Amino acid sequence: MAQHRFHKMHGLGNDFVIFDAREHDLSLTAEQVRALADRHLGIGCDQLIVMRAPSATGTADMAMQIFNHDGSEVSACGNATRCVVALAGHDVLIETGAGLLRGTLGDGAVTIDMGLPGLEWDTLPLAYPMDTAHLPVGWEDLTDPAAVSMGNPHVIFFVADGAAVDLERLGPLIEHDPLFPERVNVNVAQIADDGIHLRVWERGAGLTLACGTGACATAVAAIRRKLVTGPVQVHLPGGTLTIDWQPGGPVSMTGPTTHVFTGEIDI
Ligand SMILES: N[C@@H](CCC[C@H](N)C(=O)O)C(=O)O
Repeated sequence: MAQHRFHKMHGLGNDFVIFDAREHDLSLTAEQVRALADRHLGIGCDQLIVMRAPSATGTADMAMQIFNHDGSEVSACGNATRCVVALAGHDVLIETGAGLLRGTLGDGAVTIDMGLPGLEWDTLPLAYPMDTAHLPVGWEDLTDPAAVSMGNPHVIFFVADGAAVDLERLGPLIEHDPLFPERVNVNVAQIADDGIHLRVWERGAGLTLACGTGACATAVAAIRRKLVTGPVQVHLPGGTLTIDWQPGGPVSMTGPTTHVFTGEIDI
């Protein structure tokens, strides 16, 4: 066992435990991640992040490994990527499972070039081919979803009243539907005069106060359906992100980060 320093941070209430393992080794089992992420018995977080040295052959400044609350390792986390850029304290090119992401430090906010969205059924992936702009499926009142990959899979439902959706019950049902062989993040969006109001049931984490990739995927789906134009404000329970996307181009996400505290823990 050794003592490791960590940062507790959040992006709009989507909270993270972040270890900086760029200069020493830290490998974590799924069981260790679950124990650290536990809100009663551990530090508590939606996602656990390990900052790592970049691959020797690449051009990135650092690499980032992402684990969900349930211990599963995933490729993308928009809010945590902003937090890692804020921690670095300067613009960085980050190697992630979703590709190279460029982070730019602004005045009180961080912008991430989130890359191209995946709009083909096999990039999500879905279990079989279908039109990702309008999936011909539904779960009770949630029908006609869109699907978008931001390096991680998202399904998006446009509804008249987002607050009325029982996401705590329907989220896990949809997350584990066989249509999504790698499970899925479930987004419920309401279009309003001031942008998009969004609630997210995250794969491997449950209801969160915000989801950066969910905001990006939802903005892409809404722009594809011509419900809004970019840039668009996406309002989540924890705050607001600005998302920009022009069809054919990369998605840009801008929002705040908060450093809560640093600590040390024996692992
Ligand atoms: N909170 C994140 C997304 C984290 C990963 C997600 N739960 C997944 O399993 O794909 C964000 O801000 O994007």
